[in-house]
Amino acid sequence: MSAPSSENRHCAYCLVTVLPENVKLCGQCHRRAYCSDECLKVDWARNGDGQQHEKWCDLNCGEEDLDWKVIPVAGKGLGIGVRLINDLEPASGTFQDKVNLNSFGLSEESIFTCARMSRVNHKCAANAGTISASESKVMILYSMKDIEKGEEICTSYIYMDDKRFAKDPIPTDGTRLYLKNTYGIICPPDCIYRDKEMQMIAKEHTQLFDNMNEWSPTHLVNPNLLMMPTIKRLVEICETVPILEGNIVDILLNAYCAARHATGETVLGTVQSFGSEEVSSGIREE
Ligand SMILES: C[S@@+](CC[C@H](N)C(=O)[O-])C[C@H]1O[C@@H](n2cnc3c(N)ncnc32)[C@H](O)[C@@H]1O
Repeated sequence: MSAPSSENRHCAYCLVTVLPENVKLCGQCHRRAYCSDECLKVDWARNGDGQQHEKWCDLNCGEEDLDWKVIPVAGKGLGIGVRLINDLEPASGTFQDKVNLNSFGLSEESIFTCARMSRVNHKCAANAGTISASESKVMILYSMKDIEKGEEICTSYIYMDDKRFAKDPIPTDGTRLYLKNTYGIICPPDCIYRDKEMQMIAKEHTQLFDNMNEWSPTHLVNPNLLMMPTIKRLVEICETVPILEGNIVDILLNAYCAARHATGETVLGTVQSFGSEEVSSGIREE
């Protein structure tokens, strides 16, 4: 997220204030701002000191935005301003309320709050999801479909595999009440999950997914061909109902592991590395 173009910026290399009309943006990421072509050039390489923009230009990170900003401090020069926890939603809540509302569970024992991630609003038919990689202590925000320029990135605050929603995994009356009471979010009348058929499919998806999670510890030791219909049905649901892609990464990862161990010889699509596991971008039998 770059600062609005009407605002002054600070040169990413020499830190002088740059008026909006004089800003020179990096020609590749169009985010990092400079006062001159010279600063842009030096910052790109930085004599290989490890901070060179060339290294992380395409990662779209490290740029100042609403949560992270270079701010001049009277008598002290420039400082870094970060978003305070006090500034988080709910506006009139206690410190604990703010932490609860804006934190993610990283494992059973740990949670973390991230100023940028906590900016992401809820949408039942979300276009993005989050996945945690607890070994590396990072939370990843990933897109679940192509997102148009200017389209808001939203995740669903109802996690289908969250045990609290085991009986009511999609926005039905129960989860709508949860959204309203916890976040003050009113599920709109045109919410796609109000469609009964969609609710049935979503419920089936959750049940299958739950079953698969139950197998996980044992299937590695005792491969079971009975798993295959469930795996196939899950992949089918994910392929035909795009709004359920929320768990596609987890599903395909589990499906891949289950299929590989269940059949031994299952042929997979392109296999990519995913942390310590491998994940298939498409499962097919041959
Ligand atoms: C984790 S924060 C999301 C970011 C927040 N909008 C902000 O600017 O700090 C959660 C809060 O955002 C608001 N919110 C998120 N999704 C919403 C939605 N679909 N409709 C209305 N309010 C929403 C609610 O106030 C909710 O309690």
